[in-house]
Amino acid sequence: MRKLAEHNIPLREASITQVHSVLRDGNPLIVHTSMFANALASLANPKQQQQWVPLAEKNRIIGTYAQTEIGHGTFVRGLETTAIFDPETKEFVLHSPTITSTKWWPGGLGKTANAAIVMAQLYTQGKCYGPHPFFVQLRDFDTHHSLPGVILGEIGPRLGINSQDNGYLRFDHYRIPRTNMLMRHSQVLEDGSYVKPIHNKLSYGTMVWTRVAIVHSCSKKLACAVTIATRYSAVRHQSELVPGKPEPQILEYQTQQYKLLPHIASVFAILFSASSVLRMQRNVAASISKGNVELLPELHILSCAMKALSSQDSTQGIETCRLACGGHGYIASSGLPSLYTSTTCTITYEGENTVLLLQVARYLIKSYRAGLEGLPVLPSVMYLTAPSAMHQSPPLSNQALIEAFRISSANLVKETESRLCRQFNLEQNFHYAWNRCSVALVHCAELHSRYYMCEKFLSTVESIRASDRVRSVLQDLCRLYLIHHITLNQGHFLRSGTLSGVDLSTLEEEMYELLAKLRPQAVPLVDAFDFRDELLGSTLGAWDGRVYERLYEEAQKSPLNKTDVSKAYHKYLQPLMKSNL
Ligand SMILES: CCCCCCCCCCCCCCCCCC(=O)SCCNC(=O)CCNC(=O)[C@H](O)C(C)(C)COP(=O)(O)OP(=O)(O)OC[C@H]1O[C@@H](n2cnc3c(N)ncnc32)[C@H](O)[C@@H]1OP(=O)(O)O
Ligand SMILES: Cc1cc2nc3c(=O)[nH]c(=O)nc-3n(C[C@H](O)[C@H](O)[C@H](O)COP(=O)(O)OP(=O)(O)OC[C@H]3O[C@@H](n4cnc5c(N)ncnc54)[C@H](O)[C@@H]3O)c2cc1C
Repeated sequence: MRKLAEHNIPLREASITQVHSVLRDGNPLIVHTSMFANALASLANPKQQQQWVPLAEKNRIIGTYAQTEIGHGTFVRGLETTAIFDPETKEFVLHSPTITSTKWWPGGLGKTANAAIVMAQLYTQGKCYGPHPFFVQLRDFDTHHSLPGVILGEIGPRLGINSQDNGYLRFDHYRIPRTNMLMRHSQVLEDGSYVKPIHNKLSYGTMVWTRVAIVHSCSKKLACAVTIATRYSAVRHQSELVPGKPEPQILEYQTQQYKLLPHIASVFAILFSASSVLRMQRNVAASISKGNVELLPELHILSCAMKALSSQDSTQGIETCRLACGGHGYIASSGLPSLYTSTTCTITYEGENTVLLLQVARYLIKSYRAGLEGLPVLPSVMYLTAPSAMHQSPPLSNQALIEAFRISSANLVKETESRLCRQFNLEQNFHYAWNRCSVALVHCAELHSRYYMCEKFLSTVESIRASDRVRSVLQDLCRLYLIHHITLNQGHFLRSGTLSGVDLSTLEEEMYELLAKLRPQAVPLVDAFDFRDELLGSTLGAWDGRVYERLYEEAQKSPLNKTDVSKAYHKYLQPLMKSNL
């Protein structure tokens, strides 16, 4: 926090990655610097910002984002915490009517935060207007004691991020001023009348912003993991590649290259997609401030798609890197276990991935139907109803592979939409029919999202002008990424007729050649991510390659090594050994 102040970086523009690096196993201030700061910036009106932002910048107010309850995380419309407007006192009364309405999970809520943006069902003049955000003080700003009417605690140990205090929160008819409702988009006036927003999902804006931020952070986490595993694979020698010859670096094994190189490629694919979504987010934010919400649905869908894919890819990639380091990948000092536990949660938080993919699928089906009816659809899904013939690109060129993705995705959406219609005819209920098709719908969303990511990777690499040699390495990496994901999804390409069995086997052959071609670039590529050793925090991945010395030094720090004979020997082992059991 001192560094942020020294460099005059406003809270909401702070690179969370830097804050992340201070505490690898979770950071109690992360939701303060990310979601809380963003909620104030995007959901509070200018007067409210003047009131709270300077205090948050000075860390006088430390906030969190309290939305999820024990009973509901995904279904935001089902939240139970109420905020009922009392026109007599011009206050909102916050209340947690049931056990299931207890706020549960928010980062920093347990012990760190003294305030929160609370999402609660807004009631005024006897009517419920759905979940809305409120600024709520939870603790005394001087003593840090929780305030009367606020019940707070920590939820207990988790799979990872245990140096963060995830909390619970209940309200007992707790009163806050009317002006604590975040009023940038919707308002409750003094007489209790409700002024609605220009788009009814604007109050979900902080989630959209965070999903985009998560895409960036996933690329960083995966970059750390591939750096560790690749450097280790260059240091580690094991077995015989050729009988009688010296043990090679394990990076020489094709299977090891296959484990690592596609994930190095994935870092770039995620990063380039993140940049593209970030650009769109900035445009949408600028349009919203001028009253234009036309592109908000597209941003919502794209951020859902990229958050889902990047969290899944980075989590799988980190686990593959851990396994690629053999036994040493299991040791905490390798850095890989904490990278895994602090990344796998991104699959769940900020919208569980299946749920987000179903949002994408809903959009694909609606856009496909709109396209068929000749209604306007947004640019990213125009391809669904565009003529589905392959263009004149040379066979199996990058462009042809992107077209194969595009056509296969359009084909899958078409097929699933027909299935949805058939199911609807049987069930006579759209929602039941939807559920019956939801596995296929998730596949549609995944293929569409992969197409987007491949397309962004290719177009970004092709636009590199600074260095021909750098572009050439990245072109190979991009090619590997395209082929790798085609081989993982062969069925879709065969079904759409965009690639034949012979094509797939030719591509597979090329993938093996690319692994060998890219092998000498593996270490330079990860070195180019330029992580300092302190940031990587890994005995296996440090820049100097002194893996064994570092492992040995780290072992000396184990508390069990403070004495030759441990206390447990006297307390348990010796009695056991003497007991003749
Ligand atoms: C170098 C830089 C590096 C930077 C690194 C930075 C790293 C930062 C890392 C940050 C880490 C922060 C830690 C975060 C910790 C986790 C915090 C949480 O989980 S907090 C808790 C997170 N919790 C969650 O994420 C909960 C997940 N659940 C949800 O978000 C919602 O319940 C829902 C979206 C699933 C459904 O919503 P529902 O109201 O039931 O809506 P329906 O389904 O009925 O659809 C109706 C229509 O609405 C549309 N629409 C929907 N949303 C939006 C939108 N946002 N907009 C626009 N439109 C939207 C939808 O498309 C549809 O359109 P149409 O078809 O009718 O045209
Ligand atoms: C580490 C961590 C930090 C968090 N931090 C915060 C925070 O700071 N603030 C905050 O408010 N929240 C936070 N959360 C909560 C998080 O946002 C929720 O856990 C998340 O949104 C998922 O909701 P859920 O737990 O209710 O899962 P559920 O929705 O109950 O999901 C369980 C299963 O049901 C399935 N499912 C649910 N709905 C559907 C559907 N419509 N269709 C098909 N399948 C469905 C899911 O796919 C999943 O398989 C955090 C969670 C974690 C793990």
